[in-house]
Amino acid sequence: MGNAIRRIGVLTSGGDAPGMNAAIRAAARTCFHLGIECVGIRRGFNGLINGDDEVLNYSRVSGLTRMGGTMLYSARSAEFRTEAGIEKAVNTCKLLGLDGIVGIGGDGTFRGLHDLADHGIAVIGVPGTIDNDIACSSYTIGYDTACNTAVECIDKLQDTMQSHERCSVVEVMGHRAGHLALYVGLACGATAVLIPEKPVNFEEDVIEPIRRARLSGRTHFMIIVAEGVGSSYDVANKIKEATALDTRVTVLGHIQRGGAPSARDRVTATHMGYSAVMLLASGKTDRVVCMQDDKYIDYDITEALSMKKGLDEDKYTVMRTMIGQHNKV
Ligand SMILES: Nc1ncnc2c1ncn2[C@@H]1O[C@H](COP(=O)(O)OP(=O)(O)O)[C@@H](O)[C@H]1O
Ligand SMILES: O=P(O)(O)OC[C@H]1O[C@](O)(COP(=O)(O)O)[C@@H](O)[C@@H]1O
Ligand SMILES: [Mg+2]
Repeated sequence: MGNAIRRIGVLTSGGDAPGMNAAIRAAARTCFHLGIECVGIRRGFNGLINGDDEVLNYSRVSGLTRMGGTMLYSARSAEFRTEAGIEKAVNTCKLLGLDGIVGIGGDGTFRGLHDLADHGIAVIGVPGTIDNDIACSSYTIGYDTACNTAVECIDKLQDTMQSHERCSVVEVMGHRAGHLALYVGLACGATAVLIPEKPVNFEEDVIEPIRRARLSGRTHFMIIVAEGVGSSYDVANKIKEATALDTRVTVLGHIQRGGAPSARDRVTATHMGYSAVMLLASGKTDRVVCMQDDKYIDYDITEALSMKKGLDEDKYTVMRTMIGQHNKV
């Protein structure tokens, strides 16, 4: 093991996620363990295009486990998606003598890594996104921390909504997926949760739950809207029209991406960073590290990207039961 691999590049790409730093540290420390040099590539794929790199030594990655954000910076690189951009990136890999790249990010990052693999660069992806929308992996780095952050914010909102007897409409991130919204909705005992995976019947799914809560004595309400559903302001206006409740919209936004990672994210990121380097060292390429049934495995990137992640239907059923809704099939 490890004969062919002398130097590995590590980058973070797409939306940042708490725990990315722990994954960088773990990849670097695993490299040191194997006698491999570790190079940080800054600013995602732009760093490969522009030769934006720094050698990661033992002390440079020290203390990173508990840090939010990514010390390598992240970016969404349009240039990398052009043939000229990828050629520049491949040339940088050759210039720096990189025998492999560990890319920490989401589905877009994995597509980019696969393009590099097509150009002969060994690559391994590590799922890091607060959206938890990577089909091959039951868990992505950052999700737990983002859920906890959202719940903490919503608990605070509940206090003021209670005092003023208002209806709060809170928009959470998740891109096109509702995993984050559903989990957060369950955790904070929402009155209703709207997610893109399920069609919304406004009267049945929002207004009736509010009425039932009101009839049981409640005078403030919490509606969670996944960003993929559409405008939370439209949702709030429709609630106001139908109920005359005083509504307030809060878009949680990028606060969900910040903060010190939870223990779960630190440990998952550490294990995934370790696995990624071990895979490269054993000669594997074009694969993504995944978690399934609490085990770390790996998938071919193309196969991984062709998989579709369904909603956790059990959680959806529990949520509907909690708000007194008949369960949809
Ligand atoms: N289809 C694609 N082919 C090649 N590279 C891609 C593709 N999609 C995204 N990328 C690269 O990966 C970067 C990150 O992807 P993005 O979708 O923004 O975030 P994430 O990886 O978190 O899903 C993009 O900025 C781009 O450089
Ligand atoms: O940071 P930006 O460019 O505003 O993007 C926001 C998007 O990034 C996310 O926060 C994370 O998505 P990715 O991890 O796939 O990049 C989404 O939830 C959100 O839709
Ligand atoms: Mg994505």
